[in-house]
Amino acid sequence: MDDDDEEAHLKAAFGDSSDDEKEPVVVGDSATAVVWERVEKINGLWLCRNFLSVHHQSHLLSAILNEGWFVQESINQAMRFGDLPSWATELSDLILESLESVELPVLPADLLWREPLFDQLIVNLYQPGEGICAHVDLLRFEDGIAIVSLESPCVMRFSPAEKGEGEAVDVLLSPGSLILMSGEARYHWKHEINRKQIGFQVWEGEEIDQKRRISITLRKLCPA
Ligand SMILES: O=C(O)CCC(=O)C(=O)O
Ligand SMILES: [Fe+2]
Repeated sequence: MDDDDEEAHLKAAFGDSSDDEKEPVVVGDSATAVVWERVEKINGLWLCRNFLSVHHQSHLLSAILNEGWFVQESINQAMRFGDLPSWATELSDLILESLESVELPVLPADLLWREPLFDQLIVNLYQPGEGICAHVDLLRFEDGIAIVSLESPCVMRFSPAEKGEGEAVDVLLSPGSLILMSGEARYHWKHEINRKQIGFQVWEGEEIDQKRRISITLRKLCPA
């Protein structure tokens, strides 16, 4: 865990007491606590900035690169259905464990009880300047989608799926973070990453220094 994470925990644990449900909440014991935050303005969108320790991030990164999916430069996406690689199953188990240990509605209970929680994996590799167009994930996937970020941070922009329904909301996806989308966030908001357009990857007034980014998306296919 890095210093920023440590600070976030301390703030969450010892900061002003408040009944406001948007306050970060510490989960588990202080050595391993992860902090879940509800993203304001978007129902069903939750962010855990410190989901993976630095050590776990590098372990995952090596496991992904060892798969050999990205040896050719032209390939920047890998998809797996059904039996997932062991590192992805472990990641899914870790997500479930975290959600079961937190008294927050990060995912609706009926999604938590499904078996398995996820059975589809996409790993996306983005070089600097590459991103993903605004979209709602295909309806052949169930509700409840997880995205873990590795390497370079990026800004993911959420905008209402129906035009004129409200303003866009930017979320910083830092390395080691996890977002979970369900309900409105999954069905009524589009998400996109635009790393080409100048001014899009700006966070707290500063342009993000773009490097390679790898993301892991976990979903569950709808029954046939
Ligand atoms: O790479 C990401 O962070 C997002 C990926 C995504 O939205 C998708 O594959 O549907
Ligand atoms: Fe998506």
